[in-house]
Parts: sequence; structure tokens; C-alpha cells
Amino acid sequence: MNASPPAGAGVSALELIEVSRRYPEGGGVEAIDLEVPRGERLAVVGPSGSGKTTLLRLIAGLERPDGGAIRIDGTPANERPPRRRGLAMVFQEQPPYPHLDVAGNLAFGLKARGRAREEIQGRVREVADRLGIGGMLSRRPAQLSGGERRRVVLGRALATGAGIVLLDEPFSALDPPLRSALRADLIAWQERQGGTIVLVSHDQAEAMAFGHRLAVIRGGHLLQIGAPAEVYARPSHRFVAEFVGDPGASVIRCRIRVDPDAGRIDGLLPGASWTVPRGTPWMEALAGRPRREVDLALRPEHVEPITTEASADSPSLVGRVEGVEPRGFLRLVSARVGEHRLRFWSRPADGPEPGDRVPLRLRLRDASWFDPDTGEEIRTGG
Ligand SMILES: Nc1ncnc2c1ncn2[C@@H]1O[C@H](COP(=O)(O)OP(=O)(O)OP(=O)(O)O)[C@@H](O)[C@H]1O
Repeated sequence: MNASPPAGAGVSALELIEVSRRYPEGGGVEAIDLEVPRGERLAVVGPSGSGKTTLLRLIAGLERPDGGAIRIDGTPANERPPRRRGLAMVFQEQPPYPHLDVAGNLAFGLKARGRAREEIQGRVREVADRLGIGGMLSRRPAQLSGGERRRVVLGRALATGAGIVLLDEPFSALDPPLRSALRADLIAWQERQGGTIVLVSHDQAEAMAFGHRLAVIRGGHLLQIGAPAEVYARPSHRFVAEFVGDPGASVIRCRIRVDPDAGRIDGLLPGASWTVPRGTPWMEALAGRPRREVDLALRPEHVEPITTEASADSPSLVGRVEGVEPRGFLRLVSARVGEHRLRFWSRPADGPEPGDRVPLRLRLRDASWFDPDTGEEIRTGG
């Protein structure tokens, strides 16, 4: 798990209260409530067009909210121009200034802020060394690789010493090893220098590895925010279960039936059923709702191939293996069960092959359940 941010001085770096920005053509963000403590790394994920960039632009002051309040370091900021917000932003695919060398790029923000020459030189050297571009200070961007150019743009933002840094897909277009190296350098920098970072990423693994907290946004709404492990394990909305994780969860509509005479509760999903005695808390939580249907979200670790008969309270199904993806130490197996596709992990040595029929057990108690109408989590106390 990612370490918690250091305890701040009690004042949040950022506070958004019911912030909305709706574009006339549709899109934008809607009633966002968000508090970011000082020293936190917050990662924001969501599908394309969900409002992630709009959120950063609102914080940066490049976009005016239609409603709601933005506070930076405890003071109202709605009317504050971008340059007086004490933050630095790196835009998606933003290039370095081509006419300046690396040192000139890194010094740019500090010069604009009127800092003393010695301070600028010291800071440029420090940032450059930290980001692995210390030997390239007199090169022009055209003489750098793509990864080095990204480091320059990132360094330009970090060198300003801004207390809040907003990063919109800062590592896109880099290959995975470069991404993870640059991410590690950024984390190391932030842990040393403090400061607050809000990072928007399409890459979930990156977002999870980067953020003390992960925020999931869809259609302009903030659906969930929490520690990455918590968002993964306890998604508050069906969309979060499907979106977060690689792969996301498979969702299956189930029926819950109470048989008071027999003192039991049955669960039915396509091709399988399970039964528990009345009073079993997690199933009572599902049964005690007006609607009898529930959505079950299964992550790969909730599905396991079995060799023995399943027990009554955990259904077994037979899946037909459709595909096998090598994922390093493990393989991710996709199996078709009726109209659904379930995924599970297997070891290369004993894993099934495409076309095989595999009995699968579902670990229902660890899985998540959602209201089919609202998509909201049904808490089962698990
Ligand atoms: N200046 C604008 N004028 C009108 N509509 C806009 C404007 N900026 C963004 N939008 C719309 O608002 C929605 C959210 O856009 P935004 O750029 O915030 O999404 P995003 O989550 O950052 O997407 P991506 O991951 O593709 O970068 C989109 O539907 C977009 O078309």
C-alpha cells in the first residue's frame, strides 16, 4: 500500500465544494466535492471525456466554475487568476520550449517569478539531477529523446517550487519502463520536497501506484475517492468495479429468493445457484431489498478453477475457456459462461487451454454487489 501523506498543518491544499462547470454542448463536471490534504498525491482516473482535464483546469483557474467554491490553502480562490494560485500545471503532451536549452526550460518559471540568480541555478541543478537530466543542461529539446523531453517539462513545473502541481497525463506517449522510471522519480521528489500533486492518468496501474488516494470520475461526477486498495476492494459503484482493475470486474445479474418455509435464501445466476440458511448476514442484506435482482461483480480473484464439488453456499459453474493471456508469473484466463465472460488467474504449468471446459467456483463473500437500478453498492458487511 502507498504510505499515507505526511500530516499537514491542518489546512487542506485544495478544497472544492460543489464545483460545477457545464459546457453548453454537454460535458464538464457536476457538483464535485473534493478535499486534498497538503502533501497528498491524488490520482484521478475516468474514461475519456469524463471531466478529468476540466477538473484540473478549474483548480488551475483556466476555467471558471458555474457554481461552487474552490479554496486553495484555506482561502477562497474562485476570483484568483491562475498565476496567483501558487500552482504549476503540466498539460497533456505539452512540449518543452524549443528555443531554450534544458537549463533555460527548467529556469523559466523561476525567472518569471523574479527569483534570485543563485536560487535559480541551485534549483535547476537539483531538479535536473533528480530527474536524470543533469548532464543535458545545455541541450535543446530537439536534441533529446521523447522521455527526456517529458522530464524537462515535468522538471519545469517542479522547479517552480509551487506547493501544488497538477499533472494531466504527464507520461503519456512514453513506453512502460520509462513511465514507471519517471513515476518513481516523481514520487521520490515529492516525498523529499513535500507539496501536493494531482495527477490525471489513463493508466490505472500508474494511478494506483502513484496516488495516496485514487479518485474515479465518470460523466463529470466524482463516484469514489479512497486509498487505491480500498477503491479496488470495495467499489462504491458498479462502474468503479468494472473500470478499476486490470481487468475490471465482470458483472452478472443474479436473483435472490427467500424461502421462508425452508428457512433458506437462494441465489440464482445464469447456469448456477447457491443456498444459505436464513439469518446469514451477507445474504440477508441482499434479500432485504424490495427488488429481487442484484448485480454481482466478480474480480479474477473471486473465480477459481476447482477439481472437487462446490459447497452449497458457493456456486460452481462450468466455463469454456476462450482465451489465455500471459501476464508474467500468472496467466489471465477468460472463460465464457452463457452470455458472461469470467476471468481468473492460473499458473502456466497447470492452466487450462482455449476450448477446455473448466468447473469454476465463485467466492461470493469477497465479491461486491450493486443495485441494478442505481449502480450503488449494496453493503453486505463483508
Ligand atoms: N472548452 C470546452 N468546450 C466545450 N466542451 C468541452 C470543453 N472542454 C471539454 N469539453 C467537453 O467536456 C467533457 C469533458 O472533457 P475533459 O477534457 O475534461 O475530459 P477528460 O476526462 O479529460 O478526457 P480525456 O481523458 O479524453 O482527456 C467532454 O465531453 C468534452 O468534449
